[in-house]
Amino acid sequence: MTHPTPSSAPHPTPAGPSRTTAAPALSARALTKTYGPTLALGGVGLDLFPGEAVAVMGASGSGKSTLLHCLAGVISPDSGSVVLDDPRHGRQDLSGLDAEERAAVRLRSFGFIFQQGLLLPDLTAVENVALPLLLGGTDRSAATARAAASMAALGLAGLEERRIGQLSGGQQQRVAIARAQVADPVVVFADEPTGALDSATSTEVMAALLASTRDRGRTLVVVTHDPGVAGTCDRVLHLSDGLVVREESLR
Ligand SMILES: Nc1ncnc2c1ncn2[C@@H]1O[C@H](COP(=O)(O)OP(=O)(O)OP(=O)(O)O)[C@@H](O)[C@H]1O
Repeated sequence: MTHPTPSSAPHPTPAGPSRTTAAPALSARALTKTYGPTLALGGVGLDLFPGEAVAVMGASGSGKSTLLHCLAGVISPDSGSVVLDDPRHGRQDLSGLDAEERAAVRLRSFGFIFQQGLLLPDLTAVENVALPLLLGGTDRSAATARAAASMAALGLAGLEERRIGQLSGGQQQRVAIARAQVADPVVVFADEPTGALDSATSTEVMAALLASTRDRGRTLVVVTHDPGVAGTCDRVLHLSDGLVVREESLR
């Protein structure tokens, strides 16, 4: 007896949005956060999937940074949950962790990029990139080798020994990207990563950021005011007064 072979069986794609084939990398439910009388988050729920880039947009004060910080375990929400599914460490609700435990999760599972790269000026580029590995216990020569490979993947080969002040703004942001993904994080959070760059450099840096995260099956969350940056992502979440009021699917 023969068994028919289904001709349209689903095949998970190695990169690109995996909303239909994979479990979320990060799930938030009913997140609230107040600062005194100010409601910064009013009950946000969302799922972030492996291999997708999600932009978060909204007016100043709408809660974008607060959301990013709750998702990344920088702060604890007042209520609600943030569940991380890290293939190497399993599922974990970050909202129940204390500050030290959240710091450990951030180091092993997340990468961060800010508007100004927050690179250490007294270290060389390769030393900056190697930092998350050194803090995680990798020995110096292995960390330096991985950091150099990360830099090369971002077009920074030959600049390893430069101090941060000897690099252009775009090169500095690519060093920040290399540092954010050198430890292979599950989710990379970027807060206005191109905010300090001209538009041509911004396009270049955003392409490098997508290539080193989404295109490698990781999740990227980008807070941005720039519609051009948001337009390169797979989804855009629009925040207003601490709520996701609209979601756009771009791909
Ligand atoms: N540490 C804090 N103490 C008091 N209020 C805060 C604090 N952090 C944020 N807020 C308030 O919470 C609200 C949301 O702030 P948040 O920084 O998340 O907004 P945002 O959308 O990121 O703004 P922006 O685009 O200006 O960075 C704002 O009203 C802000 O003033």
